[in-house]
Formats: sequence, structure tokens, C-alpha cells
Amino acid sequence: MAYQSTPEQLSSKRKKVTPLESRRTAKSPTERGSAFLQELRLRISSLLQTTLDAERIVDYFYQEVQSAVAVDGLSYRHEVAAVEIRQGMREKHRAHYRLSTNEDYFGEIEFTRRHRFSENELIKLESLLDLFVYPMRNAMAYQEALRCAVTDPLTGVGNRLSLSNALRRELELCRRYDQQLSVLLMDIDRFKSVNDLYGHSVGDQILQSVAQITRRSLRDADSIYRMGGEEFLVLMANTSLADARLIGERIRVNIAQSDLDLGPEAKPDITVSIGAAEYQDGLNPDTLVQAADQAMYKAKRNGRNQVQVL
Ligand SMILES: Nc1nc2c(ncn2[C@@H]2O[C@H](COP(=O)(O)OP(=O)(O)OP(=O)(O)O)[C@@H](O)[C@H]2O)c(=O)[nH]1
Repeated sequence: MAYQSTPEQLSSKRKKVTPLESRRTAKSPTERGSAFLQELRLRISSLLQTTLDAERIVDYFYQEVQSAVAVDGLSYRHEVAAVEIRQGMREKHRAHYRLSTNEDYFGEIEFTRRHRFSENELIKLESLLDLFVYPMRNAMAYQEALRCAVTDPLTGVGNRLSLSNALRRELELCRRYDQQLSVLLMDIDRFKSVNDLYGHSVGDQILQSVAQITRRSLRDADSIYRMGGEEFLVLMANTSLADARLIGERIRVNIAQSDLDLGPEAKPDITVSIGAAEYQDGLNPDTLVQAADQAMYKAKRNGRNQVQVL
């Protein structure tokens, strides 16, 4: 494992320390007879193995590192996974490490402090980094597995499993607090001929664009799911049927007017048929979706590219 490190002592000349090199010249904790560091390593190692929660790992590491080197702040960033976790304060002096093993990248960690780090302190911090890398890698892999379990891989919106969890939760809230809830069931028109004419990969791009345009047409509180095939469901809490219809109309227009860039050969006119339904006493997740489905079929029968209610 290699840490590409760039400790930045901002009040002094910027300096680069390569931990592997520094470890070669520095004595290891054992060589320095540091029973304390050995004990600390053991403690950190067993503590970090107790959780798969990235925030908790950063928190534990931040607390435990203090007994070796007092730091004012610690941050962990993984750009690809869009994770940023911070503990303590961000101060002037920083020791920044890129965490990687061969080709694998595990993010970046930064220790900060009001006072400059000594060379000996940097060596101590570096000697503890390997304890952080593997638990964090496991936590990130676990988060990714959880995310995949509820996400449609093609479009990035929620899948059927997350839809059924969300519907159950939202209907429970409606019953308990007497709130409104509406859904839109949306189906791309004549999608089979688009696939037949332009091929499946253009069809896939259209599915992605439709999901993106729909997402952009909604409030943050609304959520979108792919039911399967070319069918999407939009879930809107605290929304009446009249409002749902307006939102459905906005989505329909945005999709019909979108100029999808699918290469010189493909210029399909993409439209959607949408059915809107509102939660009423006695409905369950299945019957609510069925009501929206029937409204959507009404839109298909009436000529497609429109929003209908029952
Ligand atoms: N490219 C692509 N096509 C898909 C995917 N899932 C389902 N389809 C296609 O979507 C098409 C759906 O066709 P139909 O159910 O006959 O409906 P339609 O052609 O959209 O016609 P209407 O709904 O009546 O307007 C089928 O050809 C499926 O193969 C996918 O993930 N990618």
C-alpha cells in the first residue's frame, strides 16, 4: 500500500513527504520501542472493525489519533463516491494524504492543526493510516452495495424495491397525519418502434434522458422510480390530484420539447403518456399504483402524449 502524501505546512515552505520513504528512514513504532503506539494501533484496529458506517470510522479515528498526535481537525473525502466527512476544525497547517493501494483509490484524508506538525508527528500519523484505509474501504463498498440495491443501474433513479419501501412509508404517513399524496405513472409512447428503428442503445439513452428530464421537472421532495421497462413512477407527498396533474403536464411538455442529442441518425420524437392518482382512504400501495396505471391507459387510448386522471 502507498500513501501519496503532500503535507502542507502553510507557514513554512511547502513540503512533500512520501510516507514510504519516510518510513524507510524513520524507525517503526516497534523499533523505537514504542509500546504505546503498538497498543494504540491495536485499539484503533479493533475499534474501526466494529462499524461499517463511514462517519463513525472518521469519528473514531479522529478521537483515537489524538492520543498519538493532537490534531484540531480531520477530514475524509472521496470525490468519486461524493463523500466528504469532517471532524473538528479546519486549521492553517495541514497534512494531506491520498490513500491508495496499487491502482485502487480510497479517497483522501487531511489532518489540520493551528500549530505546525513536526516531522516526528507526521511519521506517527502516517504509521496509523493503514488502520484507517481498510475499514474505510469496507464501509464505502457496503454503502455502494446498499445504494445499488435500491437504484436502477441504467437511469440512476430508484428501482422497484425502493419504490415499494417508499410507498409503504408514505401511505403510513398519509393515514397517520391525514396528509395528501399523489403519484404519476408515466410510460414512453411507442417505445418499441424507437427500439426497432434506432436500436437498443439509443433506446437506453432515451430512458436515461426521460429520467433526467423528469427529475429536473420535480421538486427535491418528490421522487422518481423506474417500475421496469419504459415505465416510471413519480411519488409526490403533500400533493393534491389537481397539482399532480399540473406537474404531470409540466413533465410531459418538457419531454415532448426536449431535443435529445442521439447522434446524426437518430431523431425520434419522444412523448409520454401519464396517469395521475391520489391517495384515498382504503387504498394500499398496489391499488394506488393500479389507479394511476388505469389513468395512464386512458391517456394511451385517448391518443397518447397527455396526462389523464380516472
Ligand atoms: N432500450 C431499452 N428498451 C427497453 C428496456 N426495457 C423495455 N424496453 C422496450 O420497451 C418496449 C415497450 O414496448 P410496448 O410495451 O409494446 O409499448 P410501446 O411500444 O411503448 O407502445 P405504447 O406503450 O402503447 O405507446 C419493448 O420493445 C421493450 O423491449 C430497456 O431497458 N432498454
